Amino acid sequence: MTQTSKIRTPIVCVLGHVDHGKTSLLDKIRGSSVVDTEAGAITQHIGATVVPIDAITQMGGALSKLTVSIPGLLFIDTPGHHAFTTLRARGGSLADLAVVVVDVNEGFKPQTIEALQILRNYKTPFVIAANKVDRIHGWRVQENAPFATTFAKQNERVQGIVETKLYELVGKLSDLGFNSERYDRVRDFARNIAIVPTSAITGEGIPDVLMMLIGLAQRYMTENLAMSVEGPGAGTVLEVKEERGLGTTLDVILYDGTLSVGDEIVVAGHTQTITTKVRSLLKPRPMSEILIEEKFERVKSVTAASGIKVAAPKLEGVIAGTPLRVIRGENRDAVVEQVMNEIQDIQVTLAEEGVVIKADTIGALEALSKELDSQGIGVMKAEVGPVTRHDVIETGTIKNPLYSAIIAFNTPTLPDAVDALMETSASNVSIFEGGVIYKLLDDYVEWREEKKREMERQQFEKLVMPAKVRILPNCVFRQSNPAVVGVRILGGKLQTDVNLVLTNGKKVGHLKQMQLRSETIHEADAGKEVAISIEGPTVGRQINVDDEMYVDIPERHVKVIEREMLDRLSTSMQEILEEYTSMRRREDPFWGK
Ligand SMILES: Nc1nc2c(ncn2[C@@H]2O[C@H](COP(=O)(O)OP(=O)(O)OP(=O)(O)O)[C@@H](O)[C@H]2O)c(=O)[nH]1
Repeated sequence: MTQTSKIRTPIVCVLGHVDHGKTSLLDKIRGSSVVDTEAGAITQHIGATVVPIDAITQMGGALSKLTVSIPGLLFIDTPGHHAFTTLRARGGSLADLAVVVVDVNEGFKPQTIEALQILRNYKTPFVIAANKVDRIHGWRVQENAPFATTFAKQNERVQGIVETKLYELVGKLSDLGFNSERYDRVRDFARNIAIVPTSAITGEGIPDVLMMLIGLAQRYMTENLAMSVEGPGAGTVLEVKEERGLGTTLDVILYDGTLSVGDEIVVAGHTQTITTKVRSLLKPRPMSEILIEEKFERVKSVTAASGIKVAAPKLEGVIAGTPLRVIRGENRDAVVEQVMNEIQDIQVTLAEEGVVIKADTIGALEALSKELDSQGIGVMKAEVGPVTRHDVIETGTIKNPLYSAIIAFNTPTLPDAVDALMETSASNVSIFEGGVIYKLLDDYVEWREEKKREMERQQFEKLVMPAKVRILPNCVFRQSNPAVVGVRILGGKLQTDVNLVLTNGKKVGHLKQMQLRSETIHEADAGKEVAISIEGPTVGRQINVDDEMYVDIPERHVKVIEREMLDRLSTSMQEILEEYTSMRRREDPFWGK
């Protein structure tokens, strides 16, 4: 094998929109290289699969003439953003490279865009697999062939469709600020994202995806891949799992050094570090030994990069996404401190006003907060762990009702937190739960918009609306206490329980009741003729037949209406408001401004 011991296997994550083919692509990658044992069969790790370099170069994809110095590729078995962000290491993601799968027939979807944003944030190099090319009508399958081979065998029409679809992807990527090209046309991989047409079902294009990943790793990140095989092991906890007969175990991706049975290790809980001793290291049994009852094979020692299960005492309470470090010799204090720093160093900018966010891992919390930030939504509190009663009570104290929400990513709400929602102080709190960031954000934004509309509606209902009336002749039903007269509504919307003024601004009195054909009503539109009772004036003295009156709108109501609600007023109401404010502003030009 063309391997130098100084360079470790790059770690790769597969991301993309639901159903675009992430799992199938991983399955194909795992399946396609098992065949030839001489080439070095793939090995199944815990939570990961290693595809050795010789297996890849033999597939004949693009760049196969490249002199390769990396040992292979380690694929994280769980696809998706969540695994990617959980694998937090050294301030970034543990994944060195990523494949973004996009269904070429469907194009970009919200989770594709989210994946790209996350990769941009983490500065992770990636290739795009434009998947499901075999679904193009008329496609002729060449099982497991490199793209160039299979493309040459397609007819012109199919080739044309492939080109058009790729062109659409290039356009969309450009809108998002990425330069991209079909992989065989890329000259500078540092500037252009390579798009590889693939089929996760027929295996076409897969050799090229693998070669592109190797090319990227070799050219742009060999420095990051340098490691010391003999050094103390460093890894990230992918999952915390109960295993029968073993107790709590950790599935760990080891990215540096060596981890051995008997090693003293430091791992992390919510707030504190845990020091313990490795009791056993476990790998999956090879497929050929499937009949042996034990699920795992015990090993004495592993080197990076690999996926391994660690059994040790005191692992309850360890959280996924946190580091694992081996203590060796004098480095004890430094290592404990580093682990402590990593768990405390949560990269979330907190705002004075904002929502509360919770997630199951630090990486997920950071990814969620970055997405919120990019939409201008503040975060007041960010914590790893389930939604607790305390979270609910605290959210209940948030003054701005638009932020009285808890966004919980991949983490449950505890029963007493649900009970707390019933308490009066927390009755306005909403909890959004889910495992897809963009869906959570959509739900929250939709809720916030509805709440905003509701608040506006309530505010609107409290405002005094403009109206103008004229007292009709022969319709004075009562002179005073209260005066009852017939009026015609000349414009706007007349409501009860408002004050009236004459068109010269003089006060008239309080409109108490309104009737239309002997029926009591509370509002009436322009054009209607109604009887109204007014407390205060006497007909013949303060008011007379044919007098015109406005509803007296308080100055602060005018401010709100003019600034925020003008578009919700009918044309007739707007005209009357204009007349009314001009009357007021004749005396005071700044009235209501
Ligand atoms: N014809 C064709 N079908 C594909 C291809 N890739 C995936 N599929 C099919 O598309 C469906 C979804 O594929 P998955 O691999 O489960 O997609 P995923 O992205 O892992 O989906 P989630 O895990 O649900 O997010 C399955 O029915 C696959 O068989 C492809 O290249 N060609």
